[in-house]
Amino acid sequence: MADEDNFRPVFKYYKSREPRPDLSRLLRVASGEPGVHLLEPPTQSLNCKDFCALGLHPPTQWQVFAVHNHPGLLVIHGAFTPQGELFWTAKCLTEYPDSPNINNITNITSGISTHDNIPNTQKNRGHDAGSATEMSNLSKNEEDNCAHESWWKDVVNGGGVESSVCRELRWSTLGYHHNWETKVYSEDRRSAFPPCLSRLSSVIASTVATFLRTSKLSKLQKRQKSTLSRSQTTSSNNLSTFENEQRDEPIPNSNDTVEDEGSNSRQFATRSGRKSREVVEDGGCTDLNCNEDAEATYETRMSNGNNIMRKSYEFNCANGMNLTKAVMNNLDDFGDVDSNTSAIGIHGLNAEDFDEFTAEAAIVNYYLPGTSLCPHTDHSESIYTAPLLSISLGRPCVFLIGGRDKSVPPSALALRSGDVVVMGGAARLSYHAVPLVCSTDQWQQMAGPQLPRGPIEDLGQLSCTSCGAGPTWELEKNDELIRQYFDMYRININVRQVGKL
Ligand SMILES: O=C(O)CCC(=O)C(=O)O
Ligand SMILES: [Fe+2]
Repeated sequence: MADEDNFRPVFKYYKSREPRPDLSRLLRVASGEPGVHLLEPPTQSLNCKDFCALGLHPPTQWQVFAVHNHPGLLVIHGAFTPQGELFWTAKCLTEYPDSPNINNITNITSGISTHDNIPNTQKNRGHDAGSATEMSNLSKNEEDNCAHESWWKDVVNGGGVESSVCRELRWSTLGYHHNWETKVYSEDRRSAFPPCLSRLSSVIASTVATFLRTSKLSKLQKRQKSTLSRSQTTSSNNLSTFENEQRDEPIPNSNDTVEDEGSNSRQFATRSGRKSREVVEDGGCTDLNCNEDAEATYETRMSNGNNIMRKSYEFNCANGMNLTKAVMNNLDDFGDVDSNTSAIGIHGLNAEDFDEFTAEAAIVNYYLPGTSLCPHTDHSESIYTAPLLSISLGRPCVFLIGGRDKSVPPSALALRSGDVVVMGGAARLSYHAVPLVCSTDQWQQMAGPQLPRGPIEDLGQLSCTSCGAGPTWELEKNDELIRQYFDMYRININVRQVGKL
């Protein structure tokens, strides 16, 4: 049933303190794990310097995973160097909470005219605030209306990472400032987006584009190979090579074809040896999990006697999102298929949308262990073809992602520091949530052999050994405090392209 909430019970399960959730069965985003598919890395060499200066490994070391049953969802692992993770943590602590950005404590927004219209309800957005004491601290601070010149300085001078000032910070908005109440962006609530984070976002997005192109290329090569071997054994006929490749598949009967034109009847695209896909004339893909060969999702092949007709559909892929342009312009970007023929999740991801990605708004989320972020979708932006980029730093967490409505039971992923979640294509508008930020013992429980690395012990070499570039950030006295924050809390940098308002 579409109105049944199958998301919240899972959210509650992972959020529960008593009994504690079993974390051993989380979906681990690691090579060889079930439920994820590692994309082929690009072969072309990219300029190492661009990456190292941002605290990133060169893309040959990135692992980009598609997640089964979530077309359009990618998780990048291994993009950040350990020092890069600390570099961006430092940015989130020492720069991003402060003016002209808006945070939940001060709401002081020099340069933004409408800073007084942020009601109390926005203080914690979907974050579970924890104790009532914490809530009243927030209100008190708002009444004080005192401009923090630097939130981090207050932390350094005011008792460190366990202090109440440190624990109060829950979010900060950069660029376009999301209005939690109205859920709209507006030009008069906008400040400059940090150039360094903008650059990081563009580099991540355009690197994903190269992975998508590599995936597409390898799919084409596989297709060409199989076409070649088939055409060597098939007698010639007047179908095109592509049709030739598909000739041996069952074709719906001719009556369906005729009735289909201009009607609302349902058509079935059936591919031999694969599950059938129901395609609806008005563009609705009815399979919420969308876990099969994507070609069958947007085309039906119909016979009207001697000829085969191909009909393309614009469809709302998994979970109802309208992907029309991305889908129709990029048919070949669709699913590489693993050995079980379940489509991996690059459906509807368009390399150009990643190349053109422009960071215009970001929410930096600061999580204490045991806090959570409620199920939601991010839909305030004007364009949905641009992906959401979501960078995890510090403590690991459980990340839930479902479908376009809450009837879809979510998958539960273990996210680690440095992981980047990319929500594009059909996953762009999927419900998601963070029910649990892990404590150290929970981390042990979910880590297992495939998820190494807890706290960063060894920063190693600050600059890259081949190009010499490294973060401009240098270890300073209070860096120990940054590292403590990193070990104790979780930060999420959630970057969006807003588009034309
Ligand atoms: O913390 C996360 O991983 C997700 C944050 C998020 O979904 C949001 O800020 O909208
Ligand atoms: Fe979100």
